Amino acid sequence: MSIEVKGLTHIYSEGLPDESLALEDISFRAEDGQLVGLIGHTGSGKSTLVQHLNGLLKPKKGHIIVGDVDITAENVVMRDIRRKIGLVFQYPEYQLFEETVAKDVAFGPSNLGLTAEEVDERVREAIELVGLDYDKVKNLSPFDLSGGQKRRAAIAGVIAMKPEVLILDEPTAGLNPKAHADILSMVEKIHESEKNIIFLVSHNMDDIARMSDKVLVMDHGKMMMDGTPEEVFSRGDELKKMGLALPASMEIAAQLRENGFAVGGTCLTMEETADGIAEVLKR
Ligand SMILES: Nc1ncnc2c1ncn2[C@@H]1O[C@H](COP(=O)(O)OP(=O)(O)OP(=O)(O)O)[C@@H](O)[C@H]1O
Repeated sequence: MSIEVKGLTHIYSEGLPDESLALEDISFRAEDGQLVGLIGHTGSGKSTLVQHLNGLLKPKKGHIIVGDVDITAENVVMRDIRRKIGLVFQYPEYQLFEETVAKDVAFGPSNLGLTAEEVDERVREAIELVGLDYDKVKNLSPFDLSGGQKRRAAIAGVIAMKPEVLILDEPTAGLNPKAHADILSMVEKIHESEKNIIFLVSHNMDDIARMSDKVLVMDHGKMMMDGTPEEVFSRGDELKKMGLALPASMEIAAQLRENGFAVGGTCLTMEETADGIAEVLKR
């Protein structure tokens, strides 16, 4: 399955004094199995875009084609779309509300017309996929979990729907470095196991450079860049003008070049970065 966005435009509070053009003529395509990194300064339109992708917002203009269905068409059944496209909001743990973790994760799949056994199976699988111990957490209140665990439980509720497209809007926001790294390895595990399209919205350029097959860059509601991490991050001056940082590995590469080292590529691997630093220290 692929997603194609064509000429998407969104206006908040249209006709009111605080009217704002949040998306302007956005077009891009994401292919089956791609992990798509979405970056942009605060207020650039990332959250508005991902809310269109699962039909929560309706565009003023433009189309979103998911597989062979135009989800912006009048007659489309939004419930079917939301089954295919899972959106994990920022700070999803605030939406946990059932008395046990298992009941919370079961909430979505229970509405899919599955048998009770199928729902239980999905709940177990999803809880394990996000790295929680099913037997330990299933009967706990979500409020007895740690911050990182709560977030995993909330993500499990979306994974349990088995979406073909999974959108994660800043899944590591507010987490400590260990929980941040754990959530990202969980995302990689989900991608490997489910082979779905994943949209990862993040302010962390190192994570985006390392994990994405494709990177989309937004600025003031427009799509400014669409390419591989190497293509996007080689346009460092333009990114800096948009207020975006470069991945640390690239900054190190630039400094190595300035110091006369022949460092190839734009996104260095950890090994290349370490070799370069070792070379500088030897001088
Ligand atoms: N519900 C809303 N009503 C009116 N304007 C809104 C609403 N939500 C967002 N906006 C405006 O739309 C623009 C895009 O906001 P959006 O939240 O999509 O950006 P973002 O890139 O996700 O930002 P952040 O990185 O801070 O989450 C901003 O100018 C914002 O103020």
